[in-house]
Amino acid sequence: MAVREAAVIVECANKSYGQQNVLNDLDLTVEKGTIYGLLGPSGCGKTTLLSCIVGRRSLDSGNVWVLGGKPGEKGSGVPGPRVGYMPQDIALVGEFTVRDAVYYFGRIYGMEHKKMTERFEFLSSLLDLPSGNRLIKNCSGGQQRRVSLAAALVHDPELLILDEPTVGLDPVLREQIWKFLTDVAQQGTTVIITTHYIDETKQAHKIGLLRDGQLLAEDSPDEILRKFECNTLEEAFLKLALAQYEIPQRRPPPTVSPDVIPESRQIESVYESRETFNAVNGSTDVLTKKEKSIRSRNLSRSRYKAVFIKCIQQFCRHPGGLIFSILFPIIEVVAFFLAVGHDPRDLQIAVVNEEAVFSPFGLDICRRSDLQTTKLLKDGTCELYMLGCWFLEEMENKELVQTVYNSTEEAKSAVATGKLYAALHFAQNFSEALGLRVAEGEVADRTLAESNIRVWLDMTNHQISYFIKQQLHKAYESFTKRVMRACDRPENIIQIPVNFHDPIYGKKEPEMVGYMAPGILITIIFFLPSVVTSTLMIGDRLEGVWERSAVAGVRPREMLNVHIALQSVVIVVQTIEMMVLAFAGYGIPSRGSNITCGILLFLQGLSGMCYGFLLSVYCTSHTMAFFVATGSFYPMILLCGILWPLEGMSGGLRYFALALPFTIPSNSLRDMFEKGASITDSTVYNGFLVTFLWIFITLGLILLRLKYKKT
Ligand SMILES: Nc1ncnc2c1ncn2[C@@H]1O[C@H](COP(=O)(O)OP(=O)(O)OP(=O)(O)O)[C@@H](O)[C@H]1O
Repeated sequence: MAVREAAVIVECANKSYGQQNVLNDLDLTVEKGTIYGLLGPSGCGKTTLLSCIVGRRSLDSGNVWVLGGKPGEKGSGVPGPRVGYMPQDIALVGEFTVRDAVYYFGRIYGMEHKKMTERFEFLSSLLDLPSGNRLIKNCSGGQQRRVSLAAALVHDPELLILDEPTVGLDPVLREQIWKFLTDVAQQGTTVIITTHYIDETKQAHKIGLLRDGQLLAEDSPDEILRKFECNTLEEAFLKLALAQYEIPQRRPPPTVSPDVIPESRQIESVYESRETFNAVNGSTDVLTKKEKSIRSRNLSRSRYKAVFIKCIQQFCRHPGGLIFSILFPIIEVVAFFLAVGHDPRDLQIAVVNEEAVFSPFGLDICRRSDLQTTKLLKDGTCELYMLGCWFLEEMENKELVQTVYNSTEEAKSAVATGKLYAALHFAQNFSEALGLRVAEGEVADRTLAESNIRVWLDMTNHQISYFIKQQLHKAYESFTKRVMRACDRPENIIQIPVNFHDPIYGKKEPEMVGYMAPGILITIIFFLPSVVTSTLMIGDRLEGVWERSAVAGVRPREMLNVHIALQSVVIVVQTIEMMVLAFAGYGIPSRGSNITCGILLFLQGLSGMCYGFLLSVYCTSHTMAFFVATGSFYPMILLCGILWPLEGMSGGLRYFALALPFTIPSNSLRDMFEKGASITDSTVYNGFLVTFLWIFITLGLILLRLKYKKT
């Protein structure tokens, strides 16, 4: 018997998922230039076997040889252009048009545009494809399946692996596809096809009946029918299934020759050997080392081009993604500057002014223009009257608005019921007692008590109550200065003896917004790319696009590089948008170099993108990525120091907070904004170092994962 070449040999293959044994000492041989129909019930391991053949999964034990090499080995061409793979899922980008989907794979295989167009026209008419401009997501299930098949056929590969290509197609089209497969097999292409329509495999040269991870039979359809004395393959399959455990298991020793079918499994071939189609499709065996290297470089360039065009198409045809990437930074920065960090305004305070109530004009006395609150006497003393009115004036200048109450009980009850934030009380003798207290120093307890302004606060609202306290202190300061001036005394005499000079950095009256802005800008630029990246990548993976591209030969590194390049452009746009808004729109100071600030923001965006990539390779679903993202972003924001200073955290936690991606960089950016610090200052270069460290660590973890886990 003649020794014939084999396209695929699987030997003693074992594969389990946890406790589940999916392939069980499986042997399979596919001759070059034949159609092999792989049959079996759902879940019997067909897809698993195919993914081991195309090099996307590895066996636990056993051997696979494909087109003379081991899948995944350097130079084997598998995964790569020698194989055309149609997975069970559609595995095409929804934003592709029908033409884009086919061209994407054509580009990956390095096909010229003219050749791709010819093939597309041919496959369009063969498979009755929808219009080339229709988006995949708008095609019906059957149409998507046909486009998916066209994408596997575009480069006329040596080996076609088709996982249920005819599901959901009408009988005429199924017949047409089988006729096409028979034709290409005649020209030398090897086809492995799985199907649930057992009957259609009559047209295959050989069929393998797979059940419980074992091949129950592997022969030509006619031979199977003859051996089992059945009229239909379905009948034969049933007989075999029933007899499965009664047939003694065949176990030949492992072969070491990948190109030759073991003698025991040779069958007569009815076809001539395969003709090569062109340089892309042919084997690389005849090429010199230099030619191989040039070819490999050209192919890599085509793959970059294909992935680049795919990402652009995906991005441009995804309005949500565009809005998220370009408009969200603007919306978030504007929302922050409009809403956060500004002083509260028009805070209502309950005021009980007994001094005014018992005056001849009642509460109206404070509004009288002829009210004389101070009177400088000849002996140099100063008479004080209705000073509460002055205090209230100063208080209103500080955004605290008085609401008049008649008694302290009523005022306190208004605070207790949440109507107002604070209650304030002036005693009937307030001015007189204050005068005595200032003039004599030592006064009776009663006088001392009457000279006090009594305040009751609702301290549950931390920001508001501290703001009111601060404003009352300021009102007191300006009130006493005014009184002292009116009494011809030095205005600072009754101030607290602490003098605040002009600050070394920052404004005398800084707003919280200036402190928070650097941290907020960094969190936004970190957060957006990480969400976009993880969503796109997980989407690609779940839809099978990543997997399918990998079988076509695209390396994870190539996907990563293209994504980094494209996201970098988006991050540059986001950085510019945010800086223009912060500096020009909202007057955030920029005392340091704008370029250094921009570079730090850009690098933070890159770090966020790498973080998103990390989520996408370690999380198996959008939901899991969402949980991890939310679970990690909150601590990062809470601990980065923009909400509460690190000095308020315990020692261990503080060190942990410092190691987070935007704690130190936020300080660096603030120092550049407010103090004009430069890259030579440790506060700034530390921010850059932390950012680089995060980028390298996340990239390392990504590459590690991609290296050791293919799917
Ligand atoms: N990644 C995985 N992790 C765990 N179990 C898996 C995994 N992939 C497949 N399996 C299990 O392995 C078995 C074989 O799956 P496989 O997809 O290979 O079957 P199949 O023959 O292709 O089925 P179908 O005809 O329904 O597509 C199934 O029971 C499936 O649940």
